[in-house]
Amino acid sequence: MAEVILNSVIKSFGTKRALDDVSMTVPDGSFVVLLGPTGAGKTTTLRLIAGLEAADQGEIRIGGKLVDGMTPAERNVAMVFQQYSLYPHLTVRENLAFPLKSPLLRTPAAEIVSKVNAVAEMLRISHKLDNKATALSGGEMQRVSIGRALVRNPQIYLMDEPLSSLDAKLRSDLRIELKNIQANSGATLLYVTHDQIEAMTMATHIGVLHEGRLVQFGSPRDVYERPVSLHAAQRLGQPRINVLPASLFPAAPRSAVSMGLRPEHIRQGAGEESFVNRVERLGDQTRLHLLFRGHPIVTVTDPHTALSEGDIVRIEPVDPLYFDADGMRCA
Ligand SMILES: Nc1ncnc2c1ncn2[C@@H]1O[C@H](COP(=O)(O)OP(=O)(O)OP(=O)(O)O)[C@@H](O)[C@H]1O
Repeated sequence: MAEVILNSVIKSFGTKRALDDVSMTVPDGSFVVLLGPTGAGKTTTLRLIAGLEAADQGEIRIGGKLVDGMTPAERNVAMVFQQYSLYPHLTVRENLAFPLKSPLLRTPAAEIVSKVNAVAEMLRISHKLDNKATALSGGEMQRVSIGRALVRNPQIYLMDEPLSSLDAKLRSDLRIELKNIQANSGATLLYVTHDQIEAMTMATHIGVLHEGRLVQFGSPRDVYERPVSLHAAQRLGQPRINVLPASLFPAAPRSAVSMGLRPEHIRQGAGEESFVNRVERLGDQTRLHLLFRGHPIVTVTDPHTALSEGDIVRIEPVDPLYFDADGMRCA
């Protein structure tokens, strides 16, 4: 497995700068999740590392080696796309075995059989091994795509929203499987998602991209608790962080223009009066949708709360985050 280093990487498409001076070290054996809104440059980052695009400027190193000019095969990376990419005329077994049959690898036949079986079992597609790829559901095809990356032993795995087409149950199972695979094999994994539960549960590090720039790189906890900007703060947390004028509650620092209050940073029962707009019972938690001086606020409360729509509840902020006029955190 290997470390990946991007050093001042720039990539434009026509006049559009997709990556703007990105430097990042993906440590050996880490699980790095890239977060960012659509168009932030996440997929471009993966494609540059894979060798499917060339950088305009800057360096990319995999395992210490400069990879400029190397083909995707020479880089020995396995990429899983959001959209499954299988050979339709081959069976599931043949699709899974395909990467191992590369003349470069010279994998013994018995090893191919055992690897294919092990991966099929893990992804729960053993019963479909003899089906043609076209005779599978979307979720099954995506599992085969993931399987094709897992049978190999690449230097790094690059995955672009690999679970987004799966149903919720399978997604949560595979989240755990992928995390286990990474933890047990010591694989280096770079993973793009819009799903913050995936980001929080799987990542050892999160990279936040915004308009082609890497604005923060740190542990999930770091990014959640100490976001560098309002933008980074909004990438994590469900319900989302409440963004309010800084002056709404007392004690804001001078430079602060807005305050960010995560749902758990609102203490109930003390402070200012707020109106309960809606009580949303989700089973394991109950969300309160409040209206405070004309501003909507979402917080979480006791699942069995007696509060109901139209009630008044007192709230006060605990450890709010403050941001300046440029959206950078100032306290
Ligand atoms: N082949 C291309 N030709 C032209 N523009 C491109 C190409 N690939 C990417 N771009 C542009 O580069 C920018 C970054 O795109 P990229 O796909 O990396 O974003 P992303 O963060 O992965 O977004 P999404 O979450 O929608 O996948 C976007 O403005 C996109 O339109």
